[in-house]
Amino acid sequence: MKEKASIILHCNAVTVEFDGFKAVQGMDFELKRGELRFLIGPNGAGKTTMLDVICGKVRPTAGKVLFKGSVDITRKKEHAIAELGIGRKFQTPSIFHTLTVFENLEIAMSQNRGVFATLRARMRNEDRERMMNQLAMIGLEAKAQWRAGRLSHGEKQWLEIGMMLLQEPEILLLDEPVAGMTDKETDKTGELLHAIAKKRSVVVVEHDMEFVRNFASKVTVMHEGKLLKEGSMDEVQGDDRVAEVYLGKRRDADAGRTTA
Ligand SMILES: Nc1ncnc2c1ncn2[C@@H]1O[C@H](COP(=O)(O)OP(=O)(O)OP(=O)(O)O)[C@@H](O)[C@H]1O
Repeated sequence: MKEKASIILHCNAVTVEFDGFKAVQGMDFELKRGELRFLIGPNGAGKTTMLDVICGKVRPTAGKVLFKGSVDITRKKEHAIAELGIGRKFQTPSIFHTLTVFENLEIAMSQNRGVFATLRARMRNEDRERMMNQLAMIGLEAKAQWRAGRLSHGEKQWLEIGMMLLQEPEILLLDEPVAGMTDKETDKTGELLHAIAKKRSVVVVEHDMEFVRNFASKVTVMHEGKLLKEGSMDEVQGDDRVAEVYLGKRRDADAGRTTA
C-alpha cells in the first residue's frame, strides 16, 4: 500500500491583526515532509507575517499551527519552536565576519551540543564529519579557512544556511534568500534548496519569479492576507486572478526578472 506523504506543518485558519488591520486572514497552509514550497504574492500580501507566525515571532489572533500533526505551536515562544526543529533565516545573514567559515560552523555546532557536552570527546570526530559534509553541501570547502567577512554576498547566505542546518531543523523558513545575489549564485542557491529538501521541509518567501519558475514544484500565492492560489508554477501562472493581482503591482527593483 502506498504511504500517504505525511504533513509536517498544518496552519489552520490563521489570522493576524495589527491594531485592527488584518495582515493575514483565515490562512490555511499545509506542508509535507521533504517538500520545497515557494510562498509568493505582491508586497503586503502577508507572506512574511505567515513565516513570523510559524516561527513564533508573531502570535496569531485566531487559528492554529500544528507541527508533526499533534504538537500545537500556536502559542509557543520563538526559542521553544526553534528547539522543536523549525529554523528561520532572515534576509541579513547573522554570521561572525572576523571568524573563519569553519569557525562559524563550529559555533553553530556547539550551540546544538547542549546535553551532549559531556560526551564531547566522543562526539568530536562525528561533529567534524558533519561540518565537512555541511561545508561541501554549501560549496565552501575551498574557503573553509577564509574569514567570513571576505565571502561574497551569496556565499555569506550559504554559510548561514549551513550554520542553520547544523542545528538539524526539520523545517527551514527562508525569506527572500536570493535577494542581491548574482544569477549564478541564485542558481546555486536553487540547487542547494533542492538538496536540503531531500531531508527536510523548506518554505521560501520569494519575489524573484524567474527563480521560482526554475526551482519550484509547488507554489502558494497569497494576496491581501488570504490564500489566492496553490499549485504548480504553470497552474499559478495560468490563473487569471493571479495575473490580475500581479499586474502593475510588481516591485520596481524586481521588474527586470519578474514576469509572473
Ligand atoms: N508589526 C506590524 N505592525 C503593523 N503592520 C504590520 C506589521 N507587520 C506587517 N504589517 C503589515 O501587514 C501587511 C503584511 O505584511 P507582510 O510583511 O507579511 O507582507 P509580505 O507579503 O511579506 O510583503 P513583502 O513582500 O513586501 O515583504 C502589510 O500591510 C504590512 O504593512
